[in-house]
Amino acid sequence: MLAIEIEDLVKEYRNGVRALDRLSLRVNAGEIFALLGPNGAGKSSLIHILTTYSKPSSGKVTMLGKDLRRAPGEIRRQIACVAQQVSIDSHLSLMENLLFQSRLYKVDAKTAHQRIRTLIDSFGLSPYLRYPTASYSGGVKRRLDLAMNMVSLPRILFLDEPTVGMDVDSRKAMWEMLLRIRDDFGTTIFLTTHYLEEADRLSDTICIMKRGREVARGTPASLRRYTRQNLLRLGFAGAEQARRCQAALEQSGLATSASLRHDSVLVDVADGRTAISAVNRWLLEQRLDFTAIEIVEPSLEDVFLALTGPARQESEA
Ligand SMILES: Nc1ncnc2c1ncn2[C@@H]1O[C@H](COP(=O)(O)OP(=O)(O)OP(=O)(O)O)[C@@H](O)[C@H]1O
Repeated sequence: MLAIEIEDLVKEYRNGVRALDRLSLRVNAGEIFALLGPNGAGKSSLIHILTTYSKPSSGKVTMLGKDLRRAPGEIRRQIACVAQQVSIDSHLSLMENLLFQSRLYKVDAKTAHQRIRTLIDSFGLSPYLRYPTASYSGGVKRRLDLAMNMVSLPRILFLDEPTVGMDVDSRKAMWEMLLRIRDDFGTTIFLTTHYLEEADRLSDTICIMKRGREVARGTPASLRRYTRQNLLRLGFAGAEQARRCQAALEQSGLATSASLRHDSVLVDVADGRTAISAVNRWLLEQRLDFTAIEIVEPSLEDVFLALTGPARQESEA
């Protein structure tokens, strides 16, 4: 089942900037969907439309089976949006903040108390119950803010840069919370991020955007396969064997270049998949005693740069 379906979406601002350029996307129910893109790609413009904060210039958005233009109110009641700015009232306690939120969303008192208990337990917030919210660290405030957004049990949760500026521990705690929200509550999570590691660790689907358009979409693993794999690593028992291999490889014409890394040689080839068997054969012929031969998998960062970086922009121009 689809949680969000976007067809030919255009957002053109009054100044003539086309932030979304006939974008089409599908987000499955119950998945974590991460939107990646360089500054100005159109991520915030898209989130603003999906959270009913702004209207598209044209195109169609269906959320939870409803047309966004026709039923914005109904959709709004079933979604929540965690902004970068936390919405905690520091004059109220942790419990009061959660109860206040439940009244705002008209959750009946009995259900609210049960739900709040579950959220406090799930998100490890009970140690903080006894302390004033004003004393909380930035990370704990963000966790409480996220719990507050879950009080209404939204079917889709939007997060704009959920861990920006957080330290490593708080970021990991936030990731665990998001995974738990997906797994325990079945909520669809739609987030934007600049952190590739975050998208890699968390998402079921990643969409890379540039200039208002999708440039690639898929699972983190499938995106890694997107760039051609053209680097081989040859492992040796010691640095001396590796050095001998590097020198011989450079003479062989098999590789564009070969560089030494301790007891390994990194070999630049035209296409890793076809070169691996040729290099393997050559190593055996040369009687070079290697311990490993593998295609080096590109990181998500390599893929992101390959798809959105300056070299790509020049070639597009
Ligand atoms: N209210 C606005 N009026 C005019 N232009 C806008 C407005 N909001 C955004 N833009 C422009 O639309 C384009 C997309 O901006 P948007 O903020 O959606 O991108 P983004 O991917 O969220 O970028 P960032 O990562 O920097 O937040 C940019 O060129 C931006 O300058």
